[in-house]
Amino acid sequence: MRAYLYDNLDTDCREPHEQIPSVPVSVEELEASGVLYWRLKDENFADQIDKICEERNYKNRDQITVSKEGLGELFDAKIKTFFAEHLHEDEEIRAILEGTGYFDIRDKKDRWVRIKVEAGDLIVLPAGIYHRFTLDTNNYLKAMRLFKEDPVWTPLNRPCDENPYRKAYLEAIEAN
Ligand SMILES: CSCCC(=O)/C(O)=C/O
Ligand SMILES: [Fe+2]
Repeated sequence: MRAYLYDNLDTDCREPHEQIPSVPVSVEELEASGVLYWRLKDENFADQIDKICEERNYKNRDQITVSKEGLGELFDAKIKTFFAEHLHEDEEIRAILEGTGYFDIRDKKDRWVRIKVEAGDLIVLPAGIYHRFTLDTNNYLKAMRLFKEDPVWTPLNRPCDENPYRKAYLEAIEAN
């Protein structure tokens, strides 16, 4: 995983969009925005996932392959939905199994922070954080999606600042 400030250029979102010079963002800075990160080791990947699931009460899981082949005729629509700035009323928890991609999150100053993920990365975006997702130019990512109860995937597009989960998120990170 690498994270850095996004350059905000209006070009292909699958390009890195890293500012020159780069402005790296640390795991601690991500945590200040409520984003959690684990690096899972190949040799005991399953055990580590199970441990995190037990500790954080994630009871269910499934898998998604974000690629033309994996999503078929839904591909274009899904890619567009994923990259529209949105929030969820539940955590977004993804363990990357194969491939690469980018999660962009809004930090405390409302700047885009780009998080490059690859196989072995587990990321948790808190409920209420504005974010988006895109593949990179490899056009392939397979992820395990973890959730506490039934999955709530509904993306609520910005602006939804009056949403109670948005307000609770802002209060929580303010207290950080
Ligand atoms: C890497 S899983 C696909 C992206 C997704 O599920 C989502 O909600 C993006 O914000
Ligand atoms: Fe999302």
